[in-house]
Amino acid sequence: MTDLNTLGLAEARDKLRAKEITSVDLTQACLDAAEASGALNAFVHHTPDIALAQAKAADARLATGDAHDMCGLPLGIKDLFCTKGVASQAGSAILEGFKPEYESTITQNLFDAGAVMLGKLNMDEFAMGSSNETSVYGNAVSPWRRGNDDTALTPGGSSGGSAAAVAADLCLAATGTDTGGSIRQPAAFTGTVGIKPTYGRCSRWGVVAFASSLDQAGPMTKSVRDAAIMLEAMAGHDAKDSTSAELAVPNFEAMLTGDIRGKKIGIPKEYHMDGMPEDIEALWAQGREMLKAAGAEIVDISLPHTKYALPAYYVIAPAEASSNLARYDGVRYGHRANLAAGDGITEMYEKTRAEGFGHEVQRRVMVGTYVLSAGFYDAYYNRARRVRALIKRDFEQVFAAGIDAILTPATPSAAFGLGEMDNEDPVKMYLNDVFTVTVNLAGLPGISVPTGVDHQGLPLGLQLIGRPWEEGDLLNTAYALETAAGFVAKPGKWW
Ligand SMILES: NC(=O)C[C@H](N)C(=O)O
Repeated sequence: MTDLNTLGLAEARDKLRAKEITSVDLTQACLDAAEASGALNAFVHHTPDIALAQAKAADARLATGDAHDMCGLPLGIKDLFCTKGVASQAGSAILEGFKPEYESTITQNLFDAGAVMLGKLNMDEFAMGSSNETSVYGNAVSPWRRGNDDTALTPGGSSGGSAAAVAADLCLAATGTDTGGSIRQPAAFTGTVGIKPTYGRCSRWGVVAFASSLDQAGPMTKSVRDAAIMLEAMAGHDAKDSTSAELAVPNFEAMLTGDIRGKKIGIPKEYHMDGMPEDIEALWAQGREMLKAAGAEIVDISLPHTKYALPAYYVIAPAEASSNLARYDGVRYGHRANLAAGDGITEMYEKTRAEGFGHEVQRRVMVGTYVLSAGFYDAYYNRARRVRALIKRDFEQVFAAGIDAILTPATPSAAFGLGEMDNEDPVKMYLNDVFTVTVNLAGLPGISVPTGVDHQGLPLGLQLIGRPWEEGDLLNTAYALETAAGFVAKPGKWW
């Protein structure tokens, strides 16, 4: 079979088990596709030797008939994950040359299951951005185009390389991370599926920290079934991350019955935004109809504190980032500035950090430091924390009232052109996260499902938000939506 790289995880797993294909052939097909995709700038480090060695080992394991679902499946890994002996730069110049001496728990879990690593994927610097344009490697490019217009579009961010690679079939699936929308927004922009699990479901150990109370990793895949399979392999308790939950990981795939009869789906009125494009409004209405036709009950709900979520996020996330990023001091990791005669340790810190961090990261460190400073702590940071508690309570109340899942748009627009956002006004970029940050602030699971295309043929996603720890139920509702939507569009190959 040719084009093995176009398979999804479930299909490839079944073919591997049936001995119709080998992991080495599957991996080689992905390596070839990745190699030929320079124009997308999705992979920033290729690891073919590791990939082929892992694929050979996987084939041997498959031959014994005792292999995990992920065994032999080639993946791309976001550059935010520490991978032992392999460059892990978090998209930043400050981590130039950094090769971790340890493996992140999530990549270790995937490798233990037999998965194959093709290489590292592009991302916004330290996961700060929504377009992949803050990356030190230059932006990743979406494989999608607006009709015949050849304007280069963003794959979204910060997991932009992951989204571009999955959408362009350079890998079967990829890891992503989501602090305020970084899995779900790029998934929506590229016609792929992205789930941010409940905070604590996946270990953060070895994932470069941005905002520790919000960061959570998850899979980015070609289907909901693939997301279920990969999430199960990534998740689980880890003694090395004190925020990781001591909960058993269910067999998520077994929960995909597609039966959502009697489920109550909430439609929050606060997510109707002024100036929302008609395409998005229409998609949301279609999503409601699809779930209703599948037997769910559609209920209007209110999440009254929604409008404060974005400002609260853009106080809390930079505050935590300013603390987390203090460790990049030129002593312990990566880049160190050349010093002039007479420079002391202060100059070393200042020069290293000025050279090593890009503009957006510097902006967030400054905002974070400001909102945590003695005179402003109460006015900004504490107020944002109180808002966060109210947002969490809004969700708790609707779930307590019997709502099973909440349906919203994933993004306020389709993918935009690279360079089209006004860099002078960061808030315009931040508005990309308006429908996704609430989920991180409340620690809930959220998934973006490709549901339709806009008037220019670009993919659009709807977001489903679930109860904490009920990813299985959420995935099943997403599966019902995916089945009803029947999204099959693919980008034409131009790269
Ligand atoms: N990391 C994320 O979830 C991305 C979000 N757009 C941010 O810039 O903070």
